[in-house]
Amino acid sequence: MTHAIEVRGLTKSFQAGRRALDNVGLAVAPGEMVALLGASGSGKSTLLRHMAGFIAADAAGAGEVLVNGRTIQQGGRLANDVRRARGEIGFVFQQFNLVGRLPVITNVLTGMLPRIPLWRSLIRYFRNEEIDAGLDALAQVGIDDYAFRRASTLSGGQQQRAAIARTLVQNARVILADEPIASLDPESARRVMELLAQINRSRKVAVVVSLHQVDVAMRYCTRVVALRQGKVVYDGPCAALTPAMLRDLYGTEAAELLPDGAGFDVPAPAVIAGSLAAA
Ligand SMILES: Nc1ncnc2c1ncn2[C@@H]1O[C@H](COP(=O)(O)OP(=O)(O)OP(=O)(O)O)[C@@H](O)[C@H]1O
Repeated sequence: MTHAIEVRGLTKSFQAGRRALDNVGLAVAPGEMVALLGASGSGKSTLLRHMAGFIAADAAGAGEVLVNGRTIQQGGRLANDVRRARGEIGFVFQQFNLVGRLPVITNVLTGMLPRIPLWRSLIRYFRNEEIDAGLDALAQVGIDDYAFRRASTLSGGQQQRAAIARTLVQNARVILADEPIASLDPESARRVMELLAQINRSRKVAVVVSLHQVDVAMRYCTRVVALRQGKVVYDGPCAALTPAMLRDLYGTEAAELLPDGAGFDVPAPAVIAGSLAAA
């Protein structure tokens, strides 16, 4: 089986003697939804940015990243065709990464840029059927009424849904989401997580989502990869994680991951049914 994502022996030191990632390895199957859990500074963003081919690992570590069987980086160098490979990877940022002065629809259609001729991408010229596909993606995330408004006028939750619509237009086979709910109120956070879960189930898109809170991971994901100081300290089913195990793995940092610093109830799984817009 070709994995959606394969990471082998990835090590990254931004400063000599301090490893942000330390020999990290993991494999994500197509259609899996994995939570990347860890306290602040544990290496979650750094790992996602390596998976997306935004940055290269240490050459000495000889690590590699493959997405859908295609090499993204190897031995500290990004692949020559990394731009093309990135076209298959949707990246959802904590701060949405939309161009605020442009209409929402234009932001969404940028997901198509890797697929359209260069001259059209330079002047952002989209054909009618492409605009229709963008409107359809916005309808799927429930914000098509806002298509022609400036992105900056939308709420944070709406902007994050527009960013997710951009990954739909992109036809991404893999979505990497870097703390996508960290800047949102609880209701917007719930909608964004349910959208990601629905896209994962209905389109069989592999999703890796970094989170601070274990209860959110348990609600939406089946598997957790937990990082501490750049190392994978747990990789297994969410259901097997207990507060005691987290305290064991993280020591005092566990308080950052547990809802009230004491324990957590296993929440009911999210209802994954109906259209995406119903999320
Ligand atoms: N560009 C950079 N230059 C120097 N150090 C960096 C850089 N990016 C990350 N680091 C360091 O790497 C380590 C891991 O950071 P990273 O942002 O990946 O953690 P994180 O788990 O995503 O944290 P948070 O939950 O706070 O976002 C930290 O010690 C951080 O200071």
